[in-house]
Amino acid sequence: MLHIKVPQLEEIVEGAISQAALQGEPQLISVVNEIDYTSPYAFLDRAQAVDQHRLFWRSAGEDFAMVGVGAAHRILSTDSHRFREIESVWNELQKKARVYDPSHVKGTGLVALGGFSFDTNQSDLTPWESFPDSQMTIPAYLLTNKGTKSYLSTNLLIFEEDHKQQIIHQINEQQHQLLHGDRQELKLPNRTSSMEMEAEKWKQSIKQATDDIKKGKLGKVVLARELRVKFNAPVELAAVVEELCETQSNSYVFAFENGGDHFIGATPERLVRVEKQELISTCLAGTIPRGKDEEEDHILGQRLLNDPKNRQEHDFVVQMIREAVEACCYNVEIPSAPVVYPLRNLQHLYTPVTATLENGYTLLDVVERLHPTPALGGMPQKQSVDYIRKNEALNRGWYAGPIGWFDGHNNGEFAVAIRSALIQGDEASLFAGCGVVEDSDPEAEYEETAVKLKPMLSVLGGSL
Ligand SMILES: C=C(O[C@H]1C=CC=C(C(=O)O)[C@@H]1O)C(=O)O
Ligand SMILES: [Mg+2]
Repeated sequence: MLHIKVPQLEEIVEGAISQAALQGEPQLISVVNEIDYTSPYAFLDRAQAVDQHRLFWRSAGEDFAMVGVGAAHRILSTDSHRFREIESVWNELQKKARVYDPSHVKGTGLVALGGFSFDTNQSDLTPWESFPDSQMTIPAYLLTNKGTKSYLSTNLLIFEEDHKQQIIHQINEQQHQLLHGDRQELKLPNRTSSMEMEAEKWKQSIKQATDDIKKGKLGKVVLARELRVKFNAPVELAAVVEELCETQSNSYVFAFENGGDHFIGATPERLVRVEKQELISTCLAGTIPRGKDEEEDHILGQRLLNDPKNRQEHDFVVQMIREAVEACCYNVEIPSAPVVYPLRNLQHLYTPVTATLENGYTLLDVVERLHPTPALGGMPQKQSVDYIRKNEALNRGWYAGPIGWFDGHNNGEFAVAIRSALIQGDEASLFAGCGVVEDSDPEAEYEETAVKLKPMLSVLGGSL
């Protein structure tokens, strides 16, 4: 049951229409209600009948999920200072918005969800035409689940010429569809074919990168490859998202629907989380598969911890994140050595970073400073991004870019969009990259990327 009091909503809408007339500009309103526990997958599925712009986020290591539907407002930027531009539009919107949020739970009310491309400088957009350079959406409807509690935020832009009754009617209809609409049984897709994009050429590019690193051109570079697959029918978003959440518990699960395309994934790599002024970032780089049992798992984990090549990959990340965080935080704490972080198909080297953000800095300031870390770009940052632009065969689009959310109470979190796929109807492109350092072996890096493709492949028709 939705505990919304219709007269209250009527009053809010009526007030906003008068304000819009008085101030000569539309008014953004946000109303939050606690509702009965609602499955995020059911909500995501039912949302298809309401709007073709759906957003999904499930945190790693925390019982927290959000599902956004439609757009009360979209903040876009193609500027080279895109993070700052988005922040300033967000601040303006917030100042003027009227928020009715008795819950004050993080991720409720006015919340922006979305992402940024890896590189603003990509000239060819294919196949990312539906995903702008930077896009943060304030959804029209937002389900926020924290533990066993659910909240529904309704956000809308009210114009002077709007009719109160029409708006109330539309909200009631759409909320009913989202919370109680009919559903069909969800089906995972059946894959009919898969094609590796230029595997041999990719291995040669890894060899070339190790030569360039030995010549001192750069210290590390992350190079990615693509796998294209086809299905016998269009992919059902909610089915894939539910399966990813169930199979990848240590990862952030995300989905962004734009213009009929879906960018979806399960990434273990947090970029940065801020709650109030407390910051957490993550250094995650260096990879080995899982063992077939606990004993082999442990042996492989120890091998990873003691492997100089993987430690070097990892240390570049720690060094860069340390410098970036120290420049805008105090109380910076970073353990001196990594530990093993297990996922379903592989294990990573992991070093957590905690700190307190100096006053005056925001989550997006930190995202701007960190992106891309050497786990996605390389070292030095600029040279490695140039190197990727010149030498990688694919367009990264949102792959390896920052994706996440922020709310009006200085809470928010960004992860990096790896272990991901761009789904376009009955086709998809899957992406996986690896950190190349001096001692990288092309065959081993190829195998590593094959394991990194597994989480997405297994929900998109099963392992190869
Ligand atoms: C770039 C990816 O992984 C990065 C994150 C963790 C470990 C990595 C590695 O060991 O190479 C990569 O730097 C990817 O999965 O596409
Ligand atoms: Mg690696």
